[in-house]
Amino acid sequence: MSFTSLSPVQKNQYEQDGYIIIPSFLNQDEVDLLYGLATGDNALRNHAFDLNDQTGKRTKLTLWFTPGDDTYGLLTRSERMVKSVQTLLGEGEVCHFHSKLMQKEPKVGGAWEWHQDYGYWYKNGFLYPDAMLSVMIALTQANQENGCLQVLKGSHKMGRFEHLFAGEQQGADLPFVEEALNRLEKVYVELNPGDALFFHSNILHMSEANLSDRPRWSLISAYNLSYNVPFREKNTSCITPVKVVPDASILESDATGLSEQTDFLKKEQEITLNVK
Ligand SMILES: O=C(O)CCC(=O)C(=O)O
Ligand SMILES: [Fe+2]
Repeated sequence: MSFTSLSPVQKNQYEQDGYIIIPSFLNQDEVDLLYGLATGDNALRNHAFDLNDQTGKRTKLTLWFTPGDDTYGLLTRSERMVKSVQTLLGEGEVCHFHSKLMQKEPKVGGAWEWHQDYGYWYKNGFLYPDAMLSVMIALTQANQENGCLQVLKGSHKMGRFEHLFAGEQQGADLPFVEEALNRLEKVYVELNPGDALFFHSNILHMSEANLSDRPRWSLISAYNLSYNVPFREKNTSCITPVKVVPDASILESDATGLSEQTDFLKKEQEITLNVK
């Protein structure tokens, strides 16, 4: 049975644990279409950049803000996606902050230190962490061998930790992370292609390098409610309500790549690399 909507039990689970996994959020045809574009689309390839972890291993990613009429844009604007985000964030207008195609290559794909996404977004000048979440969709199998995401269950209730540079990333203040690790359960988020993980902006998460010989690719889309107006972020996608499209439009788009006019992020524009 394909996914339709989140239940009140699932919403409650998100509030308790800070995350929820939805198996088969996308069907196989949708995954095939998206993964084909991820590896074949010129715009996605041309606008990719590398971020180094502390050991110099690199993760390739492509980040864009405004969702268009391409296949990825339609996915991030789909009724299934926006309704799920609405259920979890509650009242307000759902806006798409940005999406990132995470390309964690075999042997070279770098690690991500323990962090909260709001550790970054605070620096963009957002004031309401409860109005923000991320959705990770697996495009390939993600498991312990190829560096799947790890989350610290319930850590969103601890509030925002201080974040400091770790390589070109932001890492949460280590003594606090260690204390949190002693108190909470660490969960390896193993996903099949098409599974989705919805997670709160303050949940602590990390991933290890991909030392396997299989890629670990995923899409991470961040959403925000329009009242949460940031005072540093200049791109307005995060305060522009999403124009919702029917779920069927993803397959109907028949592998449409991103437009070269898309507002892709250039690495030198990344606020967390510039703001102290
Ligand atoms: O893809 C991963 O392993 C983690 C990425 C992440 O947490 C992020 O980009 O904020
Ligand atoms: Fe993150």
